[in-house]
Amino acid sequence: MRCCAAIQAGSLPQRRDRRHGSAAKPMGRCALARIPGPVPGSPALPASPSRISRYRLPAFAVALVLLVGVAIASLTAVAGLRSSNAWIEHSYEVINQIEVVERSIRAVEANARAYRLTGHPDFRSEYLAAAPEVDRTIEALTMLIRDNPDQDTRARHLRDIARQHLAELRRVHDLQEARGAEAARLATDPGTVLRQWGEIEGIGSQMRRDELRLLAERKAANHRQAVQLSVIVILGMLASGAIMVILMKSLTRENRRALGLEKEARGAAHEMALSMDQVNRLSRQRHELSRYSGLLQSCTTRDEIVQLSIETILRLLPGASGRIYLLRASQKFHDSVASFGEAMISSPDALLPEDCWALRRGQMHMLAGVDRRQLGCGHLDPGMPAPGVTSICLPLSAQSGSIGLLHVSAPTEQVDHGDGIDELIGQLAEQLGLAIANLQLRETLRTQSLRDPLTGLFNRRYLEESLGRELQRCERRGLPLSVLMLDVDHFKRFNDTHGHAAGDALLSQIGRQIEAAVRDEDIACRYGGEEFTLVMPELDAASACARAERIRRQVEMTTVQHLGQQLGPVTISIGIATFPGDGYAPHLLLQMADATLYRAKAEGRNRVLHVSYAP
Ligand SMILES: Nc1nc2c(ncn2[C@@H]2O[C@H](COP(=O)(O)OP(=O)(O)OP(=O)(O)O)[C@@H](O)[C@H]2O)c(=O)[nH]1
Repeated sequence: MRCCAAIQAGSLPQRRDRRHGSAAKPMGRCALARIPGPVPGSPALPASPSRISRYRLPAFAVALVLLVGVAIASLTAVAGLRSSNAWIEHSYEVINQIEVVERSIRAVEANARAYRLTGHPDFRSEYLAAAPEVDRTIEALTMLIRDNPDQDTRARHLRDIARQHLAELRRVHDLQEARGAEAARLATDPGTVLRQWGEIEGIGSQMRRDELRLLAERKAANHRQAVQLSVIVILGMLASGAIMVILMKSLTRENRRALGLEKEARGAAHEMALSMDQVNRLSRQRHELSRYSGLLQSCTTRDEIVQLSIETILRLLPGASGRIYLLRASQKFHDSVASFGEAMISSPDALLPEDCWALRRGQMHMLAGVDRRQLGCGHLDPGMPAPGVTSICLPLSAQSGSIGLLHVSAPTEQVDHGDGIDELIGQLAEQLGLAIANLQLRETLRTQSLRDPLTGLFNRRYLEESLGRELQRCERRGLPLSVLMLDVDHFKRFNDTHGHAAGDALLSQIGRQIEAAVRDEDIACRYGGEEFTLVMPELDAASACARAERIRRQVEMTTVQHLGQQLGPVTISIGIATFPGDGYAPHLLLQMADATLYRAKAEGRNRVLHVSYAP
C-alpha cells in the first residue's frame, strides 16, 4: 500500500497516464498523506487572526466607557441646565416682584392723592387697603433676593424708604381726617414726597438692572452648557460609533474567516473520507495481487496459471472480460488459450503480432471507448471499443521476448477510478508472462532430460519410468503389451568404415524412422549405443511382430546421406517379448526382449524374432 499513516503536506502520488503509461496528473491515492489546501473557490482567507482582534476587548471597554461617560456628562449637563433655567426663572421672578413693589407703592400714592383731592371715601378705602400690601410685596421681594447680599441691601433700603414714604402719606391722611382737606394739602411737603419717590424709583431701577445683568449671565451660562453638552454627546457618539464600526468590521472579517475555515474543514473531511475509500480499495487490490503472486509459485500447469490469472483479474475488475493468448511454436500466431467474462469487445481466437499495438511495441496499449481518434488494435472489432468500455492489451513477456498477450476490456469507470488499476493489471500481466515462461522452460528442461539428443527419442530413464506405468495400466485392463528391442547389425563395422559421425547420422535416421512408424501411445526410446526399445501398449505379439517387420524393412531399404555420400543400407535385428506370456515385470520383459534379440543376431541378423514361452 502506498499510503502512509503520517500526514504529509500536499504530496500526492502520481497516477500513471493509462493511455501512454507515463506519470501524469496527481491523484488522491494516498488520502491520509495530505493536508488539504484551501478549498477551490473559497475566498482568500487571512493567514492569521487580524491584528485588531487582540485589541477587540479593550476597544469594547473603551467604547463602553465612552458611552457611559457621554451618559453621565449628559445627565450632569441636563441637571446644570435645569438649575440654570431655574435661576433664569428666578431672575424673571425678581424683576417681576420689583415691578409689583413699585406698582403697590404707586397704588397707595395714587389713592391717597385722589382721596386728598376728592375726599371720596372709595379712594380712602382703596388707600387703606393698599398700604399694608406694600410691606408684603417688599417682604416677598426680600425673600426672593436673600441669597444676593447686594440686592438684599437694596431691598432693605427700599423697604425703609417705602416705609418712610407710607408714613408721610399716613401723616397727611390723618391730618385730612382730623382738620380737613385744605389743612392736609397745606401740610403736604412736595419736596419730601418727590425725593422719597425718586429714591424708590432709583433703588427699583438699580435692582432691576442688576437682576437683568444676572439674567444675561445666567442665559449665557445656560447657552454654554447646552453647547458643551452637544459637543460631549456628538464627540462621544462619534468616538464610540467609530470604535463600534471598526469592531463590527473586525467581527465580520473574523466571521467570514471562520466560515471559510469551516468550509475548508468540511472539504478536507470529505476528501479524507474519499481518500480512505481509495486507500482501502488500493489495499484490497494489493492484497489480491500479493495473493496472486503467492499462488502463482505453486502452480504446476499452464491451466492452473491461466485459471488463477483469470480469477484474479475478475477480483480486481469484477465487470471485466477478455482473453489470454500464447505464442504458438511456429512463432507466428498467438492462440487464445482462455477467455473470461461476457465479452464487451470481441477479439479472435488467433492473432498475428502485427494485429496488436501492445505486441508491436512491447508495452501496454489502452483504448478508452470515448475517444475514437486513438489507434485501435487490428484484432479488435472495427468500431471498438464501445462507448463506456476501455480495452487494455498487455504483452506477456519473458527474457526471451514476447510469449503471449493478455487482453482485458472493462467498464471505463472501473478502470478510470483513479487508483491505478491499469497499473495492477500490468503487474499481473508481468507475473503471468514470467510464470508461463518459467513453466515452458521447466517443460523444455524436463523434455530434454527425458529425450536422447541424437535421435530425439525418449531415453532409457524415461523408458524405465513409463514401462512400469503402462504395464500396470494394461494389466488392470487385461490388455497385452509388447516390448521390442532393436539393434543395428554390424554397426561397429559401419562405424569403422564410414566414421563415427556417419554412425551418428545413421542412428539419427533410424530414430526418425522408428518415431514415424509408431503410434502416439507407443513409447520409442534409445536404449543405449545402437540399441533401441519400443514399448507398444495394448499390442499382442503378432501385431508387434508385424509392426517390427515393417520397421525392419523400412530400415533395410533406406540409405544414409552423409557428407554427400550415400551410405548403407544397413539392417536391424528385432527381438520381441509380450506381456503377459513372456513376463509380468518390466525388467523381465526387457530381459526377454533382449535375449530374443541376441537370438535373432545369432540366427543370422536382419530379422524379427519372438519366442513364445507360453504353455
Ligand atoms: N557412431 C556411434 N557409434 C556408437 C555409439 N554408441 C555405440 N557405438 C558403437 O557401436 C558399436 C557396437 O558394436 P558391437 O556391440 O560390437 O555390435 P555390432 O558391431 O553392431 O555387431 P552386432 O551387434 O553383433 O551386429 C561400437 O563400436 C560402439 O563404439 C554412438 O552413439 N555413435
